[in-house]
Amino acid sequence: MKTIIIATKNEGKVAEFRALFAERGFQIRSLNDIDEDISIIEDASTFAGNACKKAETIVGYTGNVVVADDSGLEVEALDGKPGVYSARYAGDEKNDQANNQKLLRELENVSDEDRKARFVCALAVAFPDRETEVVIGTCEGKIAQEPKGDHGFGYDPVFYLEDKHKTMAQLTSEEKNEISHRANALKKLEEEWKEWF
Ligand SMILES: O=c1[nH]c(=O)c2ncn([C@@H]3O[C@H](COP(=O)(O)OP(=O)(O)OP(=O)(O)O)[C@@H](O)[C@H]3O)c2[nH]1
Ligand SMILES: [Mg+2]
Repeated sequence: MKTIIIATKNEGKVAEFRALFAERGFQIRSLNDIDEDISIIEDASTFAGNACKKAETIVGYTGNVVVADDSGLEVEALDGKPGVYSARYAGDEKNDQANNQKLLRELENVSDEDRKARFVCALAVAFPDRETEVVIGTCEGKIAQEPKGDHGFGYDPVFYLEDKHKTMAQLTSEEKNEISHRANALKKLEEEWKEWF
C-alpha cells in the first residue's frame, strides 16, 4: 500500500483523511507520527498560501510526497471571518468550544436567512522534485442557533446543512466524508491527478 504524509497535527482531520485515502488504496501518516518537533507559522493571508507552506516545509523533512490541508469557516455576515483564523478565533490556545461560543455570540442578533456560511479546504500536494499543486473544496451551509451533535470536530456542531436538516456533527463520519469541503477538495485532486491516484 502506498503511504502519504499528511502535514497536520489535527486528529479530526487525520481521521477523515485516513478514511478518504483508504478508499483510494493509500495509508497515511501525520505529523503526530513523525519524531520531530515541527512548528509551522501559518501567516499567509489565504488557505492556499498556508496549505503550501505546511506541505513544502514537511517535504524538506521527509523527502516523501506530502499533502497539507488548511481549512476553515467563512461566515457571510462576518465578511468571511473567521477564515484563515478559524482554529484560533477565540484565542491562540486552540479551543473548539470557545470558538463556537464566540461565533454564536457574534451572530446573536442575525436572522436565520443571514447566517450563510461555507467551509473551505485548500489541499496542497508538495513533491520533492516538482512544483506544488493546490486545489480548493467547499461545503455550503448556515450557522445554527445552538450547537447540536457530537461527531466531527471544530465548528461541526454549529454548521447546519439545509438539505439534510442536520448539523455536520449530527452526520456519521461516512456521511460527512461524502459531502465535506475536505472530500470535495480530494475529489478535485483526484480528477486533476488521475495518474497519481
Ligand atoms: O467543524 C469543522 N469541520 C471541519 O471539517 C473543519 N475543517 C476545518 N475546520 C476549522 O478550521 C480550523 C482549521 O485550521 P487549520 O487548517 O490551521 O488546522 P489546525 O490548526 O487545526 O491543524 P493543522 O492542520 O494546521 O496542524 C480547525 O481547527 C477548525 O476550527 C473545521 N471545522
Ligand atoms: Mg493550523
